[in-house]
Amino acid sequence: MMQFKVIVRNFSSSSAMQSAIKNVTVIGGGLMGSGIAQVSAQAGQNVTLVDVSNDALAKAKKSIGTNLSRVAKKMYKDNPQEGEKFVNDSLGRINTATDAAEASKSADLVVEAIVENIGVKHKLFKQLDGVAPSHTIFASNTSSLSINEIASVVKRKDKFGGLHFFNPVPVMRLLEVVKGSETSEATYKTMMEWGKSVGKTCITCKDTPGFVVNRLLVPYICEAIRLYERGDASARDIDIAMKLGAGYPMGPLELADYVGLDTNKFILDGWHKKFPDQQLFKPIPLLEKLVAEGKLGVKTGEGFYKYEKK
Ligand SMILES: CCCCCCCCCCCCCC(=O)CC(=O)SCCNC(=O)CCNC(=O)[C@H](O)C(C)(C)COP(=O)(O)OP(=O)(O)OC[C@H]1O[C@@H](n2cnc3c(N)ncnc32)[C@H](O)[C@@H]1OP(=O)(O)O
Ligand SMILES: NC(=O)C1=CN([C@@H]2O[C@H](COP(=O)(O)OP(=O)(O)OC[C@H]3O[C@@H](n4cnc5c(N)ncnc54)[C@H](O)[C@@H]3O)[C@@H](O)[C@H]2O)C=CC1
Repeated sequence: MMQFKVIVRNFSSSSAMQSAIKNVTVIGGGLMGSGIAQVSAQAGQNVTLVDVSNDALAKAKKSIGTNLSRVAKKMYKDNPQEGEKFVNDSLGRINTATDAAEASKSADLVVEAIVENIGVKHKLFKQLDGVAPSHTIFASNTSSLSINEIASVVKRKDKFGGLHFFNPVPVMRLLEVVKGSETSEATYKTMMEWGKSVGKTCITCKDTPGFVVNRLLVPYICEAIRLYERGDASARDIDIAMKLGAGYPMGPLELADYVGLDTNKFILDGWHKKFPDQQLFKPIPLLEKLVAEGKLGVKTGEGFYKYEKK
């Protein structure tokens, strides 16, 4: 029988692979941005986390603190004092700000993790391009948009690429490093090195819709929702089927709730607009209904399932 082993990697700054990137600005302190800020700080980098309000930033810092403690519990299980130091040191490397332009002035790397909307991303990068130092690399954590399209509004197209993390960022080991058509080799190399420095296994992908993982995951989740919508099986049974029958850690509907149904909808709408003849990307009435009702999944306490607030 095949044996599985849980691998706990050491992220402390002394053991982390060195990277040319010392100062990272992460824009968007939601589900993904807070995780990206966390793994960067764990790796010893100086992080500025930006969001639109101090409330959002306070929420992000609280969740980073909780998740750092989960990591420390595993990494320092025999030395809780060191664990506490790791948490405090990592938190101490994260500053917060509400002015993205100001926060990008000292960045070697800007990672954008704001809402999945091309107009909003364009507005942000256009503004940052005018103020960030010329050496600063810009990266988007987009799930489904084209890196070339996002980069179209900046002059530094050679210093723009995709850094696509997975949720939950501190746990998921993969980073997709996406080369746009004008991303330079030097930028690509720095992004790969930086990815390794924050503890991820990096794969390279061209700027193709969904990159590798979401190209496969989106049709899978869409089909699961349609199966449920048709009444062919209950949500619970669909999820159990894929966990026990295919060995996935989460079922597709649990995963859709975990990712956020609003993000799912942004992705589906965007791909439907781009590929109107593709049946797989046709709007799903049940998804439209849940999002319209504000049932966005885990983050709002209800999606396909109900969640208790912790
Ligand atoms: C809906 C309409 C269709 C439209 C299109 C659909 C599109 C959808 C496509 C995706 C959209 C965008 C997403 C994207 O771009 C890419 C993604 O991120 S896809 C998501 C990838 N992630 C997964 O697949 C997650 C799969 N799940 C898991 O791996 C596990 O279930 C999980 C680790 C999340 C939780 O594990 P579980 O055993 O269930 O629970 P525990 O709570 O016990 O956790 C286990 C272990 O891990 C530690 N841990 C968990 N979370 C964190 C954290 N945030 N930080 C630190 N540590 C964490 C926890 O402490 C446990 O540690 P132990 O020591 O083992 O106790
Ligand atoms: N949710 C997921 O599982 C994954 C999402 N992504 C991508 O990551 C990005 C972020 O997604 P999530 O973290 O899930 O979203 P989220 O909704 O949890 O967080 C987005 C954050 O960005 C902030 N924001 C919005 N506009 C801003 C601006 N102009 N300046 C500063 N902050 C701003 C919001 O206030 C919010 O806190 C999206 O592009 C998404 O496609 C990528 C991988 C996985």
